[in-house]
This record gives sequence, C-alpha cells and structure tokens, in this order.
Amino acid sequence: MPKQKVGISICNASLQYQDSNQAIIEHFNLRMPLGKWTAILGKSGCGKTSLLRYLAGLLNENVLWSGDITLHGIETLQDNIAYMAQQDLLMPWLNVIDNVCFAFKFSDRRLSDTDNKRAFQLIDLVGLGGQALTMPAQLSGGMRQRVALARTLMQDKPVVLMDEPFSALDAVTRHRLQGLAAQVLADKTVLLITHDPQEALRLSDALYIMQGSPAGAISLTLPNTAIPRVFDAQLAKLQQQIIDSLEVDYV
Ligand SMILES: Nc1ncnc2c1ncn2[C@@H]1O[C@H](COP(=O)(O)OP(=O)(O)OP(=O)(O)O)[C@@H](O)[C@H]1O
Repeated sequence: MPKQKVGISICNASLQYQDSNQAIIEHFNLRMPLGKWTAILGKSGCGKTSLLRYLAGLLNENVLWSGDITLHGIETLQDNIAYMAQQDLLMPWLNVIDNVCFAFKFSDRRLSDTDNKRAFQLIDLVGLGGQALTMPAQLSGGMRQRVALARTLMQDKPVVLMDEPFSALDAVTRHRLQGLAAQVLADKTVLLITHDPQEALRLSDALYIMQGSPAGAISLTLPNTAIPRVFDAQLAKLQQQIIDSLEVDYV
C-alpha cells in the first residue's frame, strides 16, 4: 500500500464475549487509511461483525476488550460513526424521507430547513428522486439499500462502518450500488465487511483477511489505482490469493 495517513489503527487487540471462555480475536492489528476504504474478509463466524459492533459502541458491556485504538482527526469514535448493516433496517412505518432523517429523531438537534433540503438532495443523489414519500414496503431490495445509504450520508459522520451492505442484491444492482457508494462516501474513512473478494478489491485501499481461531488479520498489498477499480487480470490474481488465504481456515 502506498504511504497513506492513518485514520484509525487497532493494535494488538483481543475481543472475547463475557459468556464465552475463548477470545474470538487475538493479536489483531489493523490500520485504516484516513478518508479511504478498508475491507475485511474472513470465514463466517471469525468475528468480523463483532469487531464492527465493538467499534460502533454496540457491545461495550458484553465483551472483554484489550488493545489500543488510536484515532487521527477525531477525538472519539462515539459520535463520529455511521453504521450501515446488511439488512437495510428501515422503519416500515416511516416513508423514505423520514427514514433518511431517522437519526435526528433521537438527537437533541431539530431538523432545520437546510437539513430537510439536504435529505431531499441525498435521496436524489442515490437515484430515488421523486420517492421521498414512498413507504419501504413499496421499494425493491436495491432501492431500500439506497435509502439506507442516503440515511448513512445524512448522518454525515467521518467514519462509516459497513457490514455486508450489498450482499443481498443481484449482481448488477450490487455493482451499481458499489460504484455509487464509492462516489458518495469518498473522503470518509470506511470499514467494509464483505464475503466477496471482488467487492473488496474493487472498493478498498486497504484489505485485510481475518484468519485463525482466535482470528488475527493479515494485510494484502493492493494496486495504487483509482477506486472503484476495474476488474482486470491483476485483480483476478489477487482474488485467487484471497481465496487461497481464506481456504486456510476451511481445512
Ligand atoms: N452476543 C454474543 N455472545 C456470544 N458469542 C457471540 C455473540 N455474538 C456472536 N458471537 C460469536 O462470536 C463469533 C463471531 O461472530 P461474528 O458474528 O462476529 O462473526 P462474523 O465473522 O461476522 O460471521 P459472518 O461472516 O457469518 O457474519 C461466533 O462464534 C459467534 O457465535
């Protein structure tokens, strides 16, 4: 990886659920470049979501954590993170615009005219102009994930955690939404969990494979080319390298 400013670094981390007698992550090191995408791949159950949820502050009392998290450009992770999950988590009783503005409902800040205007602009940006008053049940899976993306953008946080956000979509919709996300989340520090090596290679500036039990992370060197990358012979080779690394945990 070319020299890049680090946004978040995790050093020698260990994570264990309180009700378990074994850590799921140990000697875990990861450096997320500032304002870039970092992807994590790993066998199902190796601890990817747990790590993300810990970083999002959703696991505090349920886990034992050790290790250092160093932040650059932000004071705390709390208040600076937006989380986009695999399921869109849209509120079925709220229309598109109210879902996009959902985070405001739980904050002290009232929605200003400027915020409202921005919400409409984001809905346009994700290709859903004219659908602001539509209910989630009337939208396709891809459209719902677009609303979730607009909601993530509305929060306007410098760090975005994404847990398999495109995995439930068909290949073309996924490809389009990946491109859109790369465009609209440019300059954010993004941590993306995915099971799809191609997605990781297309979108990320740094790529880690979680391996072992408890899991550590190994990094893969990526070409210094523009994101989203076009899938070429070099990426195909890297894809094979990723699969070989992942296979170690399946023997
Ligand atoms: N609340 C919990 N309490 C105890 N153990 C848990 C809890 N949540 C998850 N685990 C365990 O932690 C391990 C890691 O789970 P996690 O969901 O983080 O894996 P993952 O890599 O994200 O998996 P997948 O790719 O299938 O989503 C699993 O063995 C799981 O059973």
